[in-house]
Amino acid sequence: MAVCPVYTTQSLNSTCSISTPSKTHFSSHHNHLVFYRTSKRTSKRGGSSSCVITCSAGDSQTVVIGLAADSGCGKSTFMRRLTSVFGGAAEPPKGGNPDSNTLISDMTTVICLDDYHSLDRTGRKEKGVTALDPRANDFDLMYEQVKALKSGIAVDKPIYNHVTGLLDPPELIKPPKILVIEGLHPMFDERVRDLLDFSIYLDISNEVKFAWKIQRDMAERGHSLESIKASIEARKPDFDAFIDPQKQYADAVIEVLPTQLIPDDNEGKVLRVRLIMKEGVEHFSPVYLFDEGSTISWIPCGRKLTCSYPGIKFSYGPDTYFGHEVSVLEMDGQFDRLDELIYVESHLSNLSTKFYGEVTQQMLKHADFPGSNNGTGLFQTIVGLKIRDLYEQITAIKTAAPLQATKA
Ligand SMILES: Nc1ncnc2c1ncn2[C@@H]1O[C@H](COP(=O)(O)OP(=O)(O)OP(=O)(O)O)[C@@H](O)[C@H]1O
Ligand SMILES: O=C(CO)[C@H](O)[C@H](O)COP(=O)(O)O
Repeated sequence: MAVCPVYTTQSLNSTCSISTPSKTHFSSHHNHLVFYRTSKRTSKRGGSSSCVITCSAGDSQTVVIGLAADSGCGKSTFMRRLTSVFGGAAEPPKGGNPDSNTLISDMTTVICLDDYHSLDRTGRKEKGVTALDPRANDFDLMYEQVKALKSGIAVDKPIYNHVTGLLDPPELIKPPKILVIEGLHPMFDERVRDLLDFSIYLDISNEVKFAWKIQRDMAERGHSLESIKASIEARKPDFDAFIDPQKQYADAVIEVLPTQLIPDDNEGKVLRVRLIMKEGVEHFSPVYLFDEGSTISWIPCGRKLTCSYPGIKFSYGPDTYFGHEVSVLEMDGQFDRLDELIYVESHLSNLSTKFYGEVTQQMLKHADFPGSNNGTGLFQTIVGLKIRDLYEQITAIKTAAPLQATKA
């Protein structure tokens, strides 16, 4: 067994123990732990001893949320809706690396898992692997750092610089109330998966992904149609092998498909969106339409909801998904007038809103975000409210536990 470097842990507001060898080791550094990789690139910084550490920081209450999706599938948009539910805007760490991928608000810290790429752009090219390939990512470090943050311990997280394609010096991440880990692989590694209090997968069908990519990469980034097609094709085998299978583990999946309201639609503008919610998840009770557990089909268009062609259709009912019992809420079509969304909201139950009309208010507040007129925006907002509710339930339990212990 490697000899573990014994650094003082007195300055830490936590209890740490060191055990068997692994790929990382640590030192206490002011009031946070520094995890060093033992790869050639960084071993000079801290020797090559390797240890597993177990720490607890007493009363920490970091709730960890995982959001998985392929690149360009709406993760950033979802994150903006989620942080807005908690109030306050999310911003990159002040005074830090301008190319940081991290977003911090009062309640939430969103870290991008691209920061755990172990191979930079040149390294991937040399080895002939994509960023989706697990061999291009450091899951040991991801696990150690998410675990530390969940235990209330700050970490020095690496930064993958999307501008240069290089790995930049690390940035300090302090444990937030809610930590969101978003990216390609939040549910890939079993150890990381087990740290998640709630997980979401954005499942964008190939047709829709293509339409969104064209819109962004052609219009905003000047890429050619051919290069966009080639990039999607090149990623597909690894996407199918390593990213897509994660949806079986998700507590909620937002599936985005072409509409069924327009026969043979190939424009990809009108969307059919399904919110697949796992039953039996702690602190999460699925939303329902009219009557929980029934199978419902509802066309709300008429006197109370303005709809132009091709209209709007909602469906709701129980189903199974990868062998799990789920409830599925579906919306096909798009809203003409967002202020009329209140009519739909009033027919949905278990929304975890704090007041009547909160979903509509959130949607109106971000009417300019992509997907605000369809099920993507609606369901992202609903999932955001459910995460707030989950966070409140978890923290209420943790706060109550020491009180009960004192009483006993
Ligand atoms: N709900 C939506 N409806 C329509 N278009 C959308 C929607 N969500 C995202 N898009 C389109 O996809 C693009 C990418 O969205 P976003 O930046 O949120 O994705 P991302 O997963 O964070 O991407 P990346 O990982 O590449 O940074 C947006 O510019 C927009 O054109
Ligand atoms: O899938 C991705 C992130 O979601 C990127 O392709 C990956 O991070 C590599 O980034 P870059 O293209 O900037 O080198």
